[in-house]
Parts: sequence; C-alpha cells; structure tokens
Amino acid sequence: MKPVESLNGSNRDASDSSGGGSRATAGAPVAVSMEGVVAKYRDLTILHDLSLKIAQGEFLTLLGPSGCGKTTLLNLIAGFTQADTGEIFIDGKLVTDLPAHQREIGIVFQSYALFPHMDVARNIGYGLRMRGVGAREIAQRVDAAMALVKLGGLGHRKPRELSGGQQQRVALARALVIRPKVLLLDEPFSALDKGLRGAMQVEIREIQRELGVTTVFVTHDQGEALSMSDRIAVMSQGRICQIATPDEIYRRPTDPFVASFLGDVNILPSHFHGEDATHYQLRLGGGLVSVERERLVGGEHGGGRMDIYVRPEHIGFEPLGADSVLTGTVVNHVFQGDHVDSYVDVNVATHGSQRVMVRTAGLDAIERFPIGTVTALALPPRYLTVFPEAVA
Ligand SMILES: Nc1ncnc2c1ncn2[C@@H]1O[C@H](COP(=O)(O)OP(=O)(O)OP(=O)(O)O)[C@@H](O)[C@H]1O
Repeated sequence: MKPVESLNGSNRDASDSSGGGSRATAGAPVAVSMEGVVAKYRDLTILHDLSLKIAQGEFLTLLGPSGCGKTTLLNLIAGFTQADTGEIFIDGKLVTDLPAHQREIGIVFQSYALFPHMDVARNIGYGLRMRGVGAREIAQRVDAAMALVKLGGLGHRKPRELSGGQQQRVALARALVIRPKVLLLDEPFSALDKGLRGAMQVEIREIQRELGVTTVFVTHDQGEALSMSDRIAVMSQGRICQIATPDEIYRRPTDPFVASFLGDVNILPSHFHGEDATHYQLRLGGGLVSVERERLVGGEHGGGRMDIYVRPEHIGFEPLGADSVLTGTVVNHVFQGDHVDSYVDVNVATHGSQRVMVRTAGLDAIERFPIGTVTALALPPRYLTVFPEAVA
C-alpha cells in the first residue's frame, strides 16, 4: 500500500501548473491519485497516459467538450470501468482492481437514477442497507442526511412526487449518507432550469465545504466550473491540457485550447520584432505591442509569427492618435444587460482585417463610439497571452 502523500510534497503532479492545490487545499493530503492511466474502448484510446492528484477536501472539476473523456475518467475513479494501464489510489490505497462497491464512493448521476418504487427515505438509506448497517443507525443517518439537503418531512414521498430540484437533493443525500471517501458528480445540474441550477450550485458547494468531502465534478459548462471549483482540469481529446485554480485557468492559460474554451477570447496574429530582458516587441497592425516575457507560454518563439490572445474585457477603446497600434471601425454593439459587446473591424497588417470583440460595462461604448466610428484599441500588456505559432 502506498503512503498518503501531501499535495505540497515532492511527488506533485507534473501537469499541475497551479503550484499544488488551491488555497483551500494547500498542504492537504492526497485523496485520489492516478498515475499513467490509459483507457481504451477496443482499439480507440480514450484517455492517454493520464496522471492526476486530488487533495483531501478538494472540489476538482473536469471540464471539457463532449467526448473528451470526462465521464470515462469519472467511471475509472468509481470503478465502473477498468484502466488498460496505470494505477489509481484512493487515500493511498491501490484500488485499480477493486470493484465499485468496495471503493466507498458516492455518486450523483445526471439523471439522478433514483429507485422509483422506493420512497425518499428508502432511496437515501439504500447504500446503508447494502452495507448491513443496523436499522436504528440507518434511520438516524437518513434523518441527518435529509436535514443536510433540506428534505425534512418528505421522507415518505415517492420520487415522482418531487420536483427536479428535490430529486437532486435525494440523489445527493443518498450519495453522502454512506460518508464516502470521494463524491463524484456527473453533470448533476443539467436537468434543472437556470434559476434553480444557480441556487443548487451554491448549496452543493456549501454542503461539500461543510463536510470536507473530496469531490470530482464533471461538466462541460465553463461558468459552473469557474464558480464552483478549487481547481479545474481542462480536458481535450483524452488529455488534461491544464489543471489549476479557476483564476489561473482564466487569466493565465498555458494552452491555446484552454484560452479559447473558457470565456471569449480574441486571437490577434502578430510577428516577432525584438526583445529585451523583460519584454518582447511584437509587430501588430500599425505598430509595436510590448508583451512581458513571462506572457509567452507553450514553448519558445521561432522569431516568426506569434499569436496574441486577449479577452474582450481586457481591451479598451482609446482616442485615435498618430502612434495608435490597433485601429479599426466599430461595426456593431450588442447590449447584454450589464455590459456591451462591441465589434470592431481592425487592420492587423499582413493578415488584413479582423473582427475584434471589446466588452465594456454600462452603455458608454454605444454612446461614445457609435457604429461607423473609427477608433483605436488599447491592449494592456499584463493581460496579453502569447503563443508561438507552432503551438497555437
Ligand atoms: N462504451 C463505450 N464504447 C465505445 N466508446 C465509448 C464508450 N463510452 C464512451 N465512448 C467514447 O469515448 C469517448 C469519451 O467519452 P466520455 O463519455 O468519457 O466523454 P465525455 O467528455 O464525458 O462526453 P459528454 O460530455 O458528452 O458526456 C467518446 O469518443 C465516446 O464516444
């Protein structure tokens, strides 16, 4: 049996760009660890040599587009599928060949998968009955779980007599009542309407924090991932592209896929012009843009094309001047309630014209820069991320 390691220990996951766990989990022991995991369906490799460490009490989100392997990874932790190679540890114990029911895992599925013929209390107590827990203890623990998820008084209802949100609470209580080592949440909000979804996200996170239960959450919704997670593992085609805190993933993506999958981003093709000890100078539009050296990620530059990634909220309108680098014509404004997305056709030199999105608070942009205005755009160096062409 392997000892329980610490996330701050020397065995830290090589793919972890966040410097270990988040503030919430820094220094916590490792709860789940995967090493060199490969999963295949027949000849098709779904997960490629995947290694990952999840801290005790951490809320880790697996985020990625449909088919990238999120559910396959979750099923491996649960024990529903077996890895072709590699090892999985839970609390330092090798579980790779252990069947699902011996792993002490709680799961909430997308469809909740409640037993329709059992009432709420029997649904919640199911896992305890399977484990041979005595009737009195089951009754106490079911009551406590129902209170935790605010289902008190509904113990005798059948699932069909509950709303979607209440059914989800039953599923959560059923997963938690066994006091699992790890809680797995597979797209648990997808059946709920938008308002309820937001409320349940907050509530589940509060319960998770209160219990300190290590949680792996699968979603393809970037908003959910950003708002709920201690860390996010962004997946694409069976690989983890980046694993870091939400803030880090959003502000400092280390992979072009991550930069464009989370939030909106403008990609501006530029060319290497020169460098000094702290900055690169890149030729863009009508001039030069200065970018901090540390903002070049994903490899060395080859002295040629470099793509600048910048989020729309980090670009500003500025008065047109003789030395303006990026200039263009406002072609549209889209009112979004608390902000406006403005579209500007800019000249990016050798690459011709390109449409850039600029996001500003309030209605100011619509009034000050009406459609047809020729304007300059400001690119604050600290908000730019640059990928060399070979990577981007
Ligand atoms: N039982 C199976 N047999 C063959 N291929 C499968 C099987 N289950 C999944 N796959 C394939 O494995 C890949 C990863 O599927 P997986 O369900 O893990 O992705 P996902 O990221 O969870 O997607 P989604 O968000 O759509 O649920 C997909 O290409 C899928 O078609």
